[in-house]
Amino acid sequence: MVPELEKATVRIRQPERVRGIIQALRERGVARLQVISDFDMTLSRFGCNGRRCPTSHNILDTSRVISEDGKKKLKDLLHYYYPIEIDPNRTLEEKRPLMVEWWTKAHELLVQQKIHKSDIAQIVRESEAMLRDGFKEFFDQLHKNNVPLFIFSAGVGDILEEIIRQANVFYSNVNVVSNYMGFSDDGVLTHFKGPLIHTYNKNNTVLQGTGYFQQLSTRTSIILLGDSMGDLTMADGVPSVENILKIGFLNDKVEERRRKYLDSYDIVLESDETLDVVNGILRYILTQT
Ligand SMILES: Nc1ccn([C@@H]2O[C@H](COP(=O)(O)O)[C@@H](O)[C@H]2O)c(=O)n1
Ligand SMILES: [Mg+2]
Repeated sequence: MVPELEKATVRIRQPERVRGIIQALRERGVARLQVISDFDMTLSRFGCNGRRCPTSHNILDTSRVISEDGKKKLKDLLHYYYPIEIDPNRTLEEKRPLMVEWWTKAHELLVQQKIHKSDIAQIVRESEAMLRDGFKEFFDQLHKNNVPLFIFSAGVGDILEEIIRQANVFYSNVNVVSNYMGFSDDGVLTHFKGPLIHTYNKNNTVLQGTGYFQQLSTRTSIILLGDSMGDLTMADGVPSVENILKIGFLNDKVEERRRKYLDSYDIVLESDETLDVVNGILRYILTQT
């Protein structure tokens, strides 16, 4: 059905169930399909030449527009809060207030740096930002078939949009909801626009008033892509889901987190820096029967 599912990186707890969902997505047809995806470490790579690839926040945090003192403080925050974010032994209830703390402190530090809107394109060009291998086929397939792609990110919207733009795949079917920067009239960062989106509130509560999913009410077949347990709720605002396939990238602390990911995602991709499996499934679904 999908040869890419035989890759060594693929783990599936209930193969028969997964086959059934993929078949149903194909039978319902392209007109019913929408894709909902996280950005950092899902559409972007986790590993870059043996090191961690930057997230949209990291791109800004480590850029030349941030003072040495600012860089150190932002790095300290990352080292303190990231282990909490991915800790499989803490509940989401425990993590939520700590994530609000992290995002709030990081955004405050960034605002102190007087970043210019006009610097963003160059900051991204100079960064090590990398989309996953196969990204072009992924974006192209969705665009050619008029399948809406909703990118729901707790990263920095201005940065991730620029990454997609510079990769020449920011097509008309792509919509982004994320944390966007607010600038003064002379283009200096003054605040982040609300509501604050962090790893564990990616659900309908932060989409109020966007009307995004309501206008797509006929798109009842969903492919959801994420890398965190927080990404599992991204489709909660879709009015009537008929079939949903959840694909999770397990990038870090693989052994410790495998059980939870296998219990929550239909397909788990372990240390896989490509979109091969997603592209294979899309190719199969989008093939006219
Ligand atoms: N100051 C911060 C806050 C968060 N992160 C990372 O960003 C990722 C969230 O973005 P998604 O597109 O994945 O929703 C998440 O992986 C956090 O670890 C950061 O790097 N710096
Ligand atoms: Mg992510």
